Amino acid sequence: MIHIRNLRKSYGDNHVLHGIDLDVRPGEFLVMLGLSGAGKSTLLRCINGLNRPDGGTLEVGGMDLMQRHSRRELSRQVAMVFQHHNLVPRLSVRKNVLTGRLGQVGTLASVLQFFRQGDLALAEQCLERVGLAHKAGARTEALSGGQMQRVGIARALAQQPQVILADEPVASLDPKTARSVLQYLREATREMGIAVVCNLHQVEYAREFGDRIVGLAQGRMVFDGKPADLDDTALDAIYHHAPPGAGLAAANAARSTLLPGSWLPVSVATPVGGA
Ligand SMILES: Nc1ncnc2c1ncn2[C@@H]1O[C@H](COP(=O)(O)OP(=O)(O)OP(=O)(O)O)[C@@H](O)[C@H]1O
Repeated sequence: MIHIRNLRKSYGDNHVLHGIDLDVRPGEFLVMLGLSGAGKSTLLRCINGLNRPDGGTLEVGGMDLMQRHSRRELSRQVAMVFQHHNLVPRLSVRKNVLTGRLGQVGTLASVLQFFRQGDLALAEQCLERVGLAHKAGARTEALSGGQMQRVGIARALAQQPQVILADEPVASLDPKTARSVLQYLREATREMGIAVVCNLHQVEYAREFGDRIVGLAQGRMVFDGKPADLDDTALDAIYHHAPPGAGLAAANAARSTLLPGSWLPVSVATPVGGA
């Protein structure tokens, strides 16, 4: 589904990704962990075609992303779930989900926002999958944060993509709501055979929901394994290196993601590069 070899990306002199190798299978829920600045979002932006890698190979659903493609072509392969869901508040829930179909309908239909019966039925099904079919006609701004995030998931499902990329999708939700959102995302994608790459800052959610966990540190993959293998050594490898200048903020962010009473990396607890 996703095949990445020796992927490299720099912003000017800032070498962010240093040769990433990664394969993700259909239906696999992969959680990516790493300190702030490790390169997680940059990798997602390469996979969804927003960032152009400097080198390596990158293939999604048979499409070579080292070549240029239109947004429409890409939207058939890859959907995004954002931290702040990016919905249109004044539109109904149904219309927000239908925007996920805009890449699949013709240009004129897209401009006029004309949807076929099949698109409407698909939108209802996607809302059912996230437990929100009863809210289809509601104005989106009347929903809670967790419900809005579930609408964001339904919109991504409506794209019928091969891959869903989720960039910190539960960062602004309370723990109970966050778990419910991750549960919906995992179940729906597993049943539909969609590969998910989900960036998280919470180690406990990674353990609970990930089929597999990948750890990035300073643009390198330092861990790739099952949640049960994410031991102190692995966490040390992922969270040992605070990026230059990140200082205490990064150290505390890393510490706050750990389970109470579990591993605490000494080097992360120490200010790095000045706070
Ligand atoms: N558009 C950009 N232009 C220049 N530098 C960028 C850009 N986007 C990211 N960077 C830099 O790339 C590095 C990695 O950033 P990235 O956002 O990928 O990290 P991250 O692991 O996703 O962090 P976070 O967990 O805080 O979202 C950082 O040094 C960042 O400043």
